Amino acid sequence: MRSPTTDPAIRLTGLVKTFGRRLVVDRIELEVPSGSFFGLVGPNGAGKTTSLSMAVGLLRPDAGRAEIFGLDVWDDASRAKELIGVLLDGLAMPERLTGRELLRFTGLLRGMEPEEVERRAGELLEILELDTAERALVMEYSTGMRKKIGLATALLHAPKLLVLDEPLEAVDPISAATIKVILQRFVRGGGSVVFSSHVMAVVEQLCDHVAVIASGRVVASGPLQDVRSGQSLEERFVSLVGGQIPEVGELAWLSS
Ligand SMILES: Nc1ncnc2c1ncn2[C@@H]1O[C@H](COP(=O)(O)OP(=O)(O)OP(=O)(O)O)[C@@H](O)[C@H]1O
Repeated sequence: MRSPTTDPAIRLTGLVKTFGRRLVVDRIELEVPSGSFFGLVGPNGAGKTTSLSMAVGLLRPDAGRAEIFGLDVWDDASRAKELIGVLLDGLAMPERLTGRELLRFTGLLRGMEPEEVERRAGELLEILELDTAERALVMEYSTGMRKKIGLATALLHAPKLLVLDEPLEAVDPISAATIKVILQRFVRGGGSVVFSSHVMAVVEQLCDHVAVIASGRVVASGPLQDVRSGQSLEERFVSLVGGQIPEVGELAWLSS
């Protein structure tokens, strides 16, 4: 029996994904240590969501292997999935359920006791300030509310690993502060968190490890201080990834 504390939370080995002729993930190697708060950063379209989708067994890679605490996400799918809570961009939700019904549905699918589902659902809805909206249908939720109910479904079964795509995007500052506290508490309690973000300050504030992905490859990965190597994460990101800042004179037509 494997222990969730000895193997890395995630190990990706030689992962490849193409869409049509487009190589989107190019032999990614990544190790997320158990117990870490891990930030994944990279430009738009770098392959973060695609990599995370393969890491949690939602998207089959063309080549390579994804393991969660040493369990292959395809060969040992049900045991691996018990350990993970997932919030990924673009995942469909049952739109015609209310927030509370969605949590009930998720908990029962996970095989949880109905009373425990109700107890945890009530607590999550309250702490994420969704209690007044719990009777509204998910299709009526705002973008930020969808993030929060998605996070609640990811947390409900008390996983060992949370994999979250931009969990703070579109969330109001008070809810963002609550989510940060929940995630920090989760890591202090022995859990592992991997999240993608475009906000370098948030990654620097929360994470102890970070990986930079560009054009489907990991260009830097490790403890935050090592990756930053004396610079701010933003400076390091720009130097690793490149990019073009408009020069004086370009887009001159925008100024009257
Ligand atoms: N199902 C799909 N079919 C075709 N192309 C796809 C599909 N999913 C993603 N892509 C393409 O793969 C590339 C990587 O997308 P991905 O969503 O993984 O990037 P990302 O790093 O998460 O970007 P962002 O930061 O903008 O969310 C993009 O060019 C995207 O258009």
